[in-house]
Amino acid sequence: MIRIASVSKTFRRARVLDGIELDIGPGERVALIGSNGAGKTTLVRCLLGEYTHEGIITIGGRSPRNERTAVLGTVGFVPQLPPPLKMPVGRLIDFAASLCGTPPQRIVELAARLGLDTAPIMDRPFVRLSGGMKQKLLIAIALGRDARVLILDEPAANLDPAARKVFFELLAERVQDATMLISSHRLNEVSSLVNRVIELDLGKVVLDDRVADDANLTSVLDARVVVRRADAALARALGEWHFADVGDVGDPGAGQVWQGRVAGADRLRFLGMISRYVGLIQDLQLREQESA
Ligand SMILES: Nc1ncnc2c1ncn2[C@@H]1O[C@H](COP(=O)(O)OP(=O)(O)OP(=O)(O)O)[C@@H](O)[C@H]1O
Repeated sequence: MIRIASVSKTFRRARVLDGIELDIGPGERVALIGSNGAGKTTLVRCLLGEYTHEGIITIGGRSPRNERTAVLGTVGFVPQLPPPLKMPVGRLIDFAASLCGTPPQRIVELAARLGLDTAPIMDRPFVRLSGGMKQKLLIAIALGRDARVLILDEPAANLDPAARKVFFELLAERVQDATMLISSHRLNEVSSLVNRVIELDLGKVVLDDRVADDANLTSVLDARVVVRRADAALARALGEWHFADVGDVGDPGAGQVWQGRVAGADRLRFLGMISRYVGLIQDLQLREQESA
């Protein structure tokens, strides 16, 4: 569905994406994670045909750069920063609806579910809405159509807790029919929704982990973590997961072993926590417990 082959992007002399290789198939729901400046938004913008780049990107077999209108017709998109559109809300809804061949009422209803009543703001320029109102409207536009691909860049960043909850319910309703790429700093929040986690660091893919949808969610995993050297913050974090320090690997100084259990449903959240200490981890094993 989404193919990214040898993609690099350089701004002036800074290499922001560095040889990215990814194939995202139909039905995959990807959390794109990484620290500030890792390259997530740049990758998303390349996917939407906004930037030139080295390498090849296709969505549904077509290049977003060369066939932008055709590709964007199949993609629902929420940007990290809302565009500074002066268009009144009512016209924006009508315009977006006509572009995607969807009834404007569908967008209005989705906005209402997210807690945005559009009736009193139909004449207000989009740019004058609050950050949260803009994001709700952009989400309603992205989800108010039958897009087979959803690309969402920090979509819940400006939402209040109630809207955040509804937003994830709306996405859950689409899991059967859409391939999703969700860039997020909060792996916890998206972990129940996604079945693959891709982490970028300095423009490279440093983690690409697939999780089976149903079976793994009810399983329990035996986990063994070998830590290079003692670290108070990591020890605290592992303690919060009820891991126990079971001693040295063997030779003194060769590493310290921690053991614990992780519920299948929490696997991504656990990996998200561990990835913050990647420099300290010598070995990591997660093994599904044999069923009785
Ligand atoms: N238009 C641009 N011109 C020059 N440098 C840019 C441009 N856009 C992004 N960068 C640089 O590219 C790097 C990656 O930025 P990007 O916005 O893709 O990161 P990100 O992973 O989305 O970060 P965040 O989590 O903070 O949103 C950063 O160092 C940033 O300064």
